[in-house]
Amino acid sequence: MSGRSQVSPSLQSIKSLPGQFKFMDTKASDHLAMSENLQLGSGDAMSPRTLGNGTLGDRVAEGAERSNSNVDTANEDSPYGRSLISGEERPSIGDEDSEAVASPLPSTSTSRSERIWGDMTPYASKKKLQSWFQTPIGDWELVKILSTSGVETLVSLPEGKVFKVKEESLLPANPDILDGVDDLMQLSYLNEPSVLYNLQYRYNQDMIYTKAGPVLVAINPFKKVPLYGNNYIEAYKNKRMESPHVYAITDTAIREMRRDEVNQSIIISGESGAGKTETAKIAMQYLAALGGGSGIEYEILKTNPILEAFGNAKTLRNDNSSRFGKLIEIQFSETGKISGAKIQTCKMILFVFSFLLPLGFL
Ligand SMILES: Nc1ncnc2c1ncn2[C@@H]1O[C@H](COP(=O)(O)OP(=O)(O)OP(=O)(O)O)[C@@H](O)[C@H]1O
Repeated sequence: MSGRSQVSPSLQSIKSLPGQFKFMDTKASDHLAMSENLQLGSGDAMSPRTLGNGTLGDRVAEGAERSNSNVDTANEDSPYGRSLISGEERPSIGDEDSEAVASPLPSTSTSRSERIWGDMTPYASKKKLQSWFQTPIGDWELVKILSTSGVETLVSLPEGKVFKVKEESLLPANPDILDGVDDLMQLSYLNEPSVLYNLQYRYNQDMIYTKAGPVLVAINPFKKVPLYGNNYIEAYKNKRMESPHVYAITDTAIREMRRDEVNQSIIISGESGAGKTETAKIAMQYLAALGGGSGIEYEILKTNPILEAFGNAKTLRNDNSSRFGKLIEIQFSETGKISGAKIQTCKMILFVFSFLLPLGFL
């Protein structure tokens, strides 16, 4: 894997998008759209780091701040519920003299989660490891620890800016060797910026799927990615490929159904525009390739445009938004082939696949 410098480590904190937020046209804003969807860093993901955010970051931060009070109260104990420090509360780092050491930053409110994570920071400071620092506008920056004295730590940005921060406002970063690991469980430090960085690092190489233990995290690429089709289906079927993929999840479900003779379910969830419908179709394609033969699989696939014609609508977030959830039950015969399906729609925005065994299997 290449060095960390290739990827901008300026990351946007996780917050839900403002309700009125609209995805732009997918052609011109592929990268932006991706950032919007997972609230990763603003601007071109490969561009040099910037502390002054682009318009997207401002819009996201603005929207996030509007709903900040609720989120922060609700997530007081969640490591992801840390309140952003407003520009007024802290001097902007960009305004500081790069030569002189800036005056100490005011202390951030120390929530329980910060104290928990803070336990790891003294070790990172002592060893002068690279760490993540959250800027006043909520972006995460990778900083190098120069020295530490008690609660205050002197850190530098790659472009040379040096400033003092409270030790508790730093989070440990993972060593470069862990850049782009395909399972988040492999990260030594599983904090917010480390997860976002890893997902962004992989996204930049069109690796939109990452595992988080048994869960598959998918980032909507909003563009064609070369990850689908017969060659990939064959590769996953024959276990020649093992990188995280919807095909791999579907393959495991179908194999375990046959091996253990137990019904299986795949739950696909995410916010509007996250890519649930597309992911469900990709899973169905794999199922059709693996359990096909009777011809019913094509009938099942053909239900998608019909259901979408009746149940989809253009919304602020998604031009083709499903206004219903789906429960797709696919029945298999004793020979392991698809023998039928039942599709139920409901108001819940969630997709559930159930692979049902024939009665003879139970
Ligand atoms: N794997 C993918 N590859 C390329 N583009 C994708 C992929 N997944 C999603 N998209 C793009 O994102 C758009 C929105 O995806 P999708 O309709 O699946 O979202 P959703 O989560 O089902 O949204 P809603 O809940 O509003 O129905 C798609 O129209 C497509 O342009």
